[in-house]
Amino acid sequence: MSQASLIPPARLVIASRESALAMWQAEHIRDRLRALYPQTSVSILGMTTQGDQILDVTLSKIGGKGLFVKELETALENGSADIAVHSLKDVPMNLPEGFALACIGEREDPRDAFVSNRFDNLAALPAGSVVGTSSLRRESQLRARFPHLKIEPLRGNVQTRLRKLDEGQYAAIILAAAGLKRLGLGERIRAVISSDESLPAVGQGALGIETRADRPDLKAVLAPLHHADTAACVLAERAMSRALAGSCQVPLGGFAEVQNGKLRMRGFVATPDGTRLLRAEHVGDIAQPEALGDLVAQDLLRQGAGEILAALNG
Ligand SMILES: NCc1[nH]cc(CCC(=O)O)c1CC(=O)O
Repeated sequence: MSQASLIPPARLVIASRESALAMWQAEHIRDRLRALYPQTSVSILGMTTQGDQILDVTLSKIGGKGLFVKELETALENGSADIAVHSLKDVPMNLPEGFALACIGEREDPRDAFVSNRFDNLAALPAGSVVGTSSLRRESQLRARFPHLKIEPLRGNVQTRLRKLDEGQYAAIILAAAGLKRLGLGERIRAVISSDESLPAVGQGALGIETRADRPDLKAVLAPLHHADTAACVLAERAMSRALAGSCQVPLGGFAEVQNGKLRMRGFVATPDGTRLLRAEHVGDIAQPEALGDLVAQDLLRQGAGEILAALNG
Protein backbone atom coordinates (compact mmCIF):
# COMPACT_ATOMS: atom_id res chain seq x y z
CA MET A 1 0.00 0.00 0.00
CA SER A 2 1.46 3.41 -0.87
CA GLN A 3 1.60 6.21 1.69
CA ALA A 4 -0.71 8.26 -0.51
CA SER A 5 -3.56 5.78 -0.21
CA LEU A 6 -2.99 5.25 3.49
CA ILE A 7 -5.76 6.46 5.76
CA PRO A 8 -4.35 6.57 9.31
CA PRO A 9 -6.68 5.14 11.95
CA ALA A 10 -8.46 7.47 14.38
CA ARG A 11 -7.09 5.52 17.31
CA LEU A 12 -4.14 3.20 17.95
CA VAL A 13 -3.56 1.32 21.19
CA ILE A 14 -0.07 -0.03 21.96
CA ALA A 15 0.20 -3.03 24.30
CA SER A 16 3.37 -3.02 26.41
CA ARG A 17 4.85 -4.66 29.44
CA GLU A 18 5.13 -2.27 32.38
CA SER A 19 8.87 -2.47 33.05
CA ALA A 20 10.67 0.85 32.64
CA LEU A 21 12.47 -0.44 29.54
CA ALA A 22 9.30 -1.77 27.92
CA MET A 23 7.52 1.52 28.65
CA TRP A 24 10.42 3.54 27.21
CA GLN A 25 10.17 1.47 24.04
CA ALA A 26 6.38 1.79 23.82
CA GLU A 27 6.58 5.56 24.42
CA HIS A 28 9.27 5.84 21.75
CA ILE A 29 7.00 4.12 19.21
CA ARG A 30 3.99 6.15 20.42
CA ASP A 31 5.85 9.43 19.95
CA ARG A 32 7.00 8.46 16.47
CA LEU A 33 3.47 7.45 15.48
CA ARG A 34 2.06 10.73 16.88
CA ALA A 35 4.60 12.69 14.83
CA LEU A 36 3.74 10.71 11.69
CA TYR A 37 -0.04 10.78 12.21
CA PRO A 38 -1.03 13.92 14.15
CA GLN A 39 -4.74 13.13 13.71
CA THR A 40 -4.42 9.71 15.33
CA SER A 41 -4.92 9.27 19.06
CA VAL A 42 -2.11 6.92 20.20
CA SER A 43 -2.17 5.44 23.70
CA ILE A 44 -0.37 2.73 25.67
CA LEU A 45 -1.99 -0.19 27.47
CA GLY A 46 0.45 -1.37 30.16
CA MET A 47 0.24 -5.05 31.09
CA THR A 48 1.96 -7.41 33.52
CA THR A 49 3.13 -10.67 31.96
CA GLN A 50 3.92 -14.00 33.60
CA GLY A 51 7.57 -13.37 32.80
CA ASP A 52 7.44 -10.24 34.97
CA GLN A 53 5.76 -12.06 37.86
CA ILE A 54 7.95 -15.14 38.12
CA LEU A 55 11.23 -13.67 39.30
CA ASP A 56 12.67 -16.35 41.51
CA VAL A 57 13.58 -18.99 38.91
CA THR A 58 16.02 -18.88 36.05
CA LEU A 59 13.95 -17.91 33.07
CA SER A 60 15.14 -20.78 30.92
CA LYS A 61 13.67 -23.24 33.41
CA ILE A 62 10.15 -21.83 33.39
CA GLY A 63 9.23 -21.82 29.73
CA GLY A 64 11.13 -18.84 28.45
CA LYS A 65 10.40 -16.19 25.94
CA GLY A 66 6.69 -16.81 25.34
CA LEU A 67 6.03 -15.70 28.91
CA PHE A 68 6.82 -12.09 28.05
CA VAL A 69 4.52 -11.83 25.03
CA LYS A 70 1.45 -14.01 25.64
CA GLU A 71 -0.65 -11.50 27.57
CA LEU A 72 0.14 -8.86 24.94
CA GLU A 73 -1.04 -11.22 22.21
CA THR A 74 -4.27 -11.79 24.08
CA ALA A 75 -4.83 -8.02 24.02
CA LEU A 76 -4.27 -8.01 20.24
CA GLU A 77 -6.62 -10.96 19.85
CA ASN A 78 -9.51 -9.46 21.79
CA GLY A 79 -9.04 -6.00 20.25
CA SER A 80 -8.07 -4.13 23.42
CA ALA A 81 -4.81 -3.22 21.62
CA ASP A 82 -3.76 -2.89 17.96
CA ILE A 83 0.00 -3.36 18.16
CA ALA A 84 2.41 -4.80 20.72
CA VAL A 85 5.93 -3.41 21.13
CA HIS A 86 8.54 -5.97 22.21
CA SER A 87 12.27 -6.25 22.70
CA LEU A 88 12.78 -8.57 19.74
CA LYS A 89 15.11 -10.67 21.89
CA ASP A 90 12.09 -11.71 23.98
CA VAL A 91 9.93 -12.73 21.00
CA PRO A 92 9.74 -16.49 20.29
CA MET A 93 11.14 -17.63 16.92
CA ASN A 94 7.76 -19.01 15.89
CA LEU A 95 4.82 -16.75 16.61
CA PRO A 96 1.52 -18.41 17.37
CA GLU A 97 -0.88 -18.83 14.44
CA GLY A 98 -2.67 -15.57 13.67
CA PHE A 99 0.12 -13.15 14.68
CA ALA A 100 2.81 -11.40 12.65
CA LEU A 101 5.90 -9.27 13.17
CA ALA A 102 4.66 -6.30 11.18
CA CYS A 103 7.64 -3.99 11.75
CA ILE A 104 11.27 -4.15 12.94
CA GLY A 105 12.69 -0.92 14.38
CA GLU A 106 16.27 0.31 14.09
CA ARG A 107 18.73 -1.52 16.29
CA GLU A 108 20.34 0.14 19.33
CA ASP A 109 23.81 -1.04 20.40
CA PRO A 110 23.53 -4.85 20.11
CA ARG A 111 26.45 -5.65 22.45
CA ASP A 112 26.57 -6.86 26.02
CA ALA A 113 27.83 -4.48 28.70
CA PHE A 114 30.02 -5.02 31.75
CA VAL A 115 28.62 -3.20 34.79
CA SER A 116 30.50 -3.01 38.07
CA ASN A 117 31.11 -0.54 40.89
CA ARG A 118 34.62 -1.80 41.57
CA PHE A 119 36.19 -3.20 38.41
CA ASP A 120 36.92 -1.78 34.96
CA ASN A 121 36.34 -4.89 32.85
CA LEU A 122 36.08 -8.68 32.93
CA ALA A 123 39.85 -9.19 32.75
CA ALA A 124 40.29 -7.14 35.95
CA LEU A 125 38.10 -9.50 38.05
CA PRO A 126 40.08 -11.60 40.55
CA ALA A 127 39.58 -15.38 40.64
CA GLY A 128 36.36 -16.38 42.40
CA SER A 129 34.59 -13.08 41.69
CA VAL A 130 30.83 -13.46 41.40
CA VAL A 131 29.34 -12.30 38.09
CA GLY A 132 25.56 -12.07 37.79
CA THR A 133 23.71 -13.24 34.71
CA SER A 134 20.83 -15.64 34.07
CA SER A 135 21.57 -15.92 30.38
CA LEU A 136 23.06 -19.27 29.34
CA ARG A 137 24.50 -17.49 26.31
CA ARG A 138 26.43 -15.01 28.47
CA GLU A 139 27.34 -17.69 31.00
CA SER A 140 28.84 -20.14 28.48
CA GLN A 141 30.92 -17.44 26.79
CA LEU A 142 32.12 -16.11 30.15
CA ARG A 143 33.07 -19.58 31.39
CA ALA A 144 34.99 -20.29 28.18
CA ARG A 145 37.14 -17.18 28.56
CA PHE A 146 37.26 -16.80 32.36
CA PRO A 147 36.90 -20.23 33.99
CA HIS A 148 38.08 -18.75 37.30
CA LEU A 149 34.93 -16.60 37.72
CA LYS A 150 31.77 -17.67 39.55
CA ILE A 151 28.57 -17.13 37.59
CA GLU A 152 25.40 -16.71 39.65
CA PRO A 153 21.80 -16.17 38.56
CA LEU A 154 20.45 -12.64 38.29
CA ARG A 155 16.87 -11.93 37.34
CA GLY A 156 14.46 -9.00 37.35
CA ASN A 157 14.17 -5.92 35.20
CA VAL A 158 17.14 -3.67 34.49
CA GLN A 159 16.68 -1.51 37.62
CA THR A 160 16.29 -4.56 39.86
CA ARG A 161 19.50 -6.06 38.47
CA LEU A 162 21.41 -2.81 39.06
CA ARG A 163 20.06 -2.63 42.61
CA LYS A 164 21.27 -6.19 43.31
CA LEU A 165 24.71 -5.20 42.04
CA ASP A 166 24.70 -2.06 44.20
CA GLU A 167 23.71 -4.11 47.27
CA GLY A 168 26.99 -5.98 46.89
CA GLN A 169 25.75 -9.44 45.91
CA TYR A 170 27.91 -9.44 42.76
CA ALA A 171 31.33 -8.09 41.76
CA ALA A 172 29.90 -7.36 38.34
CA ILE A 173 26.87 -8.06 36.18
CA ILE A 174 26.34 -8.36 32.44
CA LEU A 175 23.41 -6.57 30.79
CA ALA A 176 22.47 -5.58 27.27
CA ALA A 177 23.99 -2.20 26.41
CA ALA A 178 20.77 -1.30 24.56
CA GLY A 179 18.54 -1.45 27.63
CA LEU A 180 20.91 0.69 29.71
CA LYS A 181 21.32 3.28 26.97
CA ARG A 182 17.58 3.52 26.30
CA LEU A 183 16.91 4.09 30.00
CA GLY A 184 19.53 6.85 30.19
CA LEU A 185 21.74 4.58 32.31
CA GLY A 186 24.60 4.42 29.82
CA GLU A 187 27.00 5.84 32.41
CA ARG A 188 26.63 2.58 34.39
CA ILE A 189 28.48 0.76 31.58
CA ARG A 190 32.11 0.27 32.63
CA ALA A 191 33.05 -1.58 29.44
CA VAL A 192 31.18 -2.58 26.34
CA ILE A 193 31.97 -6.20 25.51
CA SER A 194 32.86 -6.70 21.85
CA SER A 195 30.86 -9.15 19.76
CA ASP A 196 34.05 -11.24 19.41
CA GLU A 197 34.10 -11.70 23.18
CA SER A 198 30.35 -12.07 23.80
CA LEU A 199 28.28 -12.75 20.73
CA PRO A 200 24.91 -11.04 21.27
CA ALA A 201 21.55 -12.76 21.53
CA VAL A 202 19.42 -13.18 18.45
CA GLY A 203 17.53 -9.89 18.02
CA GLN A 204 19.32 -8.08 20.87
CA GLY A 205 18.88 -4.31 20.71
CA ALA A 206 16.09 -4.37 18.10
CA LEU A 207 12.40 -3.61 18.60
CA GLY A 208 9.73 -5.82 17.12
CA ILE A 209 6.15 -4.66 16.62
CA GLU A 210 3.59 -7.44 16.54
CA THR A 211 0.05 -7.30 15.16
CA ARG A 212 -2.65 -9.77 14.32
CA ALA A 213 -1.84 -11.38 10.99
CA ASP A 214 -5.19 -10.20 9.61
CA ARG A 215 -4.23 -6.50 9.99
CA PRO A 216 -2.16 -5.62 6.88
CA ASP A 217 -3.56 -2.10 7.33
CA LEU A 218 -1.43 -1.76 10.46
CA LYS A 219 1.66 -3.03 8.68
CA ALA A 220 1.22 -0.14 6.22
CA VAL A 221 0.75 2.35 9.08
CA LEU A 222 3.98 1.08 10.70
CA ALA A 223 6.01 0.98 7.46
CA PRO A 224 7.83 4.31 8.11
CA LEU A 225 9.20 2.84 11.38
CA HIS A 226 10.52 -0.29 9.67
CA HIS A 227 14.33 -0.38 9.36
CA ALA A 228 15.34 -2.56 6.42
CA ASP A 229 18.98 -3.21 7.43
CA THR A 230 18.00 -4.15 10.98
CA ALA A 231 15.25 -6.39 9.63
CA ALA A 232 17.67 -8.23 7.34
CA CYS A 233 20.06 -8.81 10.26
CA VAL A 234 17.47 -10.05 12.72
CA LEU A 235 15.69 -12.22 10.15
CA ALA A 236 19.02 -13.99 9.54
CA GLU A 237 19.58 -14.38 13.29
CA ARG A 238 16.07 -15.68 13.93
CA ALA A 239 16.36 -18.16 11.05
CA MET A 240 19.54 -19.55 12.63
CA SER A 241 17.90 -19.96 16.02
CA ARG A 242 14.80 -21.55 14.44
CA ALA A 243 16.91 -24.01 12.44
CA LEU A 244 18.66 -25.05 15.65
CA ALA A 245 15.28 -25.35 17.37
CA GLY A 246 16.86 -23.17 20.02
CA SER A 247 14.75 -23.61 23.07
CA CYS A 248 15.70 -20.96 25.58
CA GLN A 249 17.59 -23.62 27.53
CA VAL A 250 20.30 -23.50 24.87
CA PRO A 251 23.43 -21.40 25.11
CA LEU A 252 23.50 -19.92 21.64
CA GLY A 253 24.07 -16.56 20.06
CA GLY A 254 23.64 -15.16 16.59
CA PHE A 255 24.63 -11.78 15.26
CA ALA A 256 24.43 -10.38 11.73
CA GLU A 257 25.77 -7.06 10.44
CA VAL A 258 25.57 -5.22 7.15
CA GLN A 259 29.09 -4.84 5.75
CA ASN A 260 29.82 -3.46 2.27
CA GLY A 261 26.31 -4.18 1.10
CA LYS A 262 26.49 -7.82 2.22
CA LEU A 263 25.26 -9.55 5.33
CA ARG A 264 27.96 -10.98 7.62
CA MET A 265 26.75 -13.37 10.25
CA ARG A 266 28.36 -15.16 13.16
CA GLY A 267 26.75 -17.78 15.36
CA PHE A 268 27.72 -20.09 18.20
CA VAL A 269 26.38 -23.00 20.21
CA ALA A 270 28.07 -24.04 23.46
CA THR A 271 27.76 -26.30 26.43
CA PRO A 272 26.67 -24.29 29.49
CA ASP A 273 30.10 -24.76 31.10
CA GLY A 274 31.78 -23.29 28.01
CA THR A 275 34.12 -26.25 27.52
CA ARG A 276 32.74 -26.85 24.01
CA LEU A 277 32.01 -23.74 22.00
CA LEU A 278 31.26 -24.12 18.29
CA ARG A 279 31.44 -21.07 16.05
CA ALA A 280 30.44 -20.39 12.46
CA GLU A 281 30.72 -17.33 10.25
CA HIS A 282 29.35 -16.71 6.75
CA VAL A 283 28.68 -13.83 4.39
CA GLY A 284 25.50 -13.74 2.31
CA ASP A 285 23.06 -11.77 0.22
CA ILE A 286 21.23 -9.09 2.19
CA ALA A 287 18.10 -9.93 0.17
CA GLN A 288 18.19 -13.56 1.40
CA PRO A 289 18.75 -13.19 5.14
CA GLU A 290 17.03 -16.41 6.16
CA ALA A 291 19.20 -18.45 3.77
CA LEU A 292 22.26 -17.02 5.54
CA GLY A 293 20.86 -17.86 8.98
CA ASP A 294 20.15 -21.40 7.80
CA LEU A 295 23.69 -21.69 6.43
CA VAL A 296 25.22 -20.68 9.76
CA ALA A 297 22.94 -23.17 11.54
CA GLN A 298 23.88 -25.99 9.13
CA ASP A 299 27.58 -25.24 9.67
CA LEU A 300 27.11 -25.47 13.46
CA LEU A 301 25.15 -28.72 13.09
CA ARG A 302 27.96 -30.18 10.93
CA GLN A 303 30.38 -29.36 13.74
CA GLY A 304 28.26 -31.26 16.25
CA ALA A 305 25.78 -28.71 17.59
CA GLY A 306 23.11 -31.42 17.43
CA GLU A 307 24.81 -33.39 20.21
CA ILE A 308 25.00 -30.33 22.44
CA LEU A 309 21.36 -29.49 21.78
CA ALA A 310 20.23 -33.08 22.37
CA ALA A 311 22.08 -33.25 25.69
CA LEU A 312 20.44 -29.99 26.81
CA ASN A 313 16.94 -30.90 25.76
CA GLY A 314 17.13 -34.48 26.96
N1 LIG B 1 15.77 -10.56 28.64
C1 LIG B 1 15.45 -9.25 29.11
C2 LIG B 1 15.80 -8.20 28.12
N2 LIG B 1 15.15 -8.12 26.95
C3 LIG B 1 15.71 -7.10 26.22
C4 LIG B 1 16.72 -6.55 26.98
C5 LIG B 1 17.62 -5.46 26.59
C6 LIG B 1 17.26 -4.65 25.42
C7 LIG B 1 17.38 -5.34 24.09
O1 LIG B 1 18.12 -6.34 23.92
O2 LIG B 1 16.71 -4.86 23.18
C8 LIG B 1 16.77 -7.24 28.19
C9 LIG B 1 17.67 -6.97 29.33
C10 LIG B 1 19.08 -7.47 29.19
O3 LIG B 1 19.36 -8.47 28.50
O4 LIG B 1 19.97 -6.86 29.81
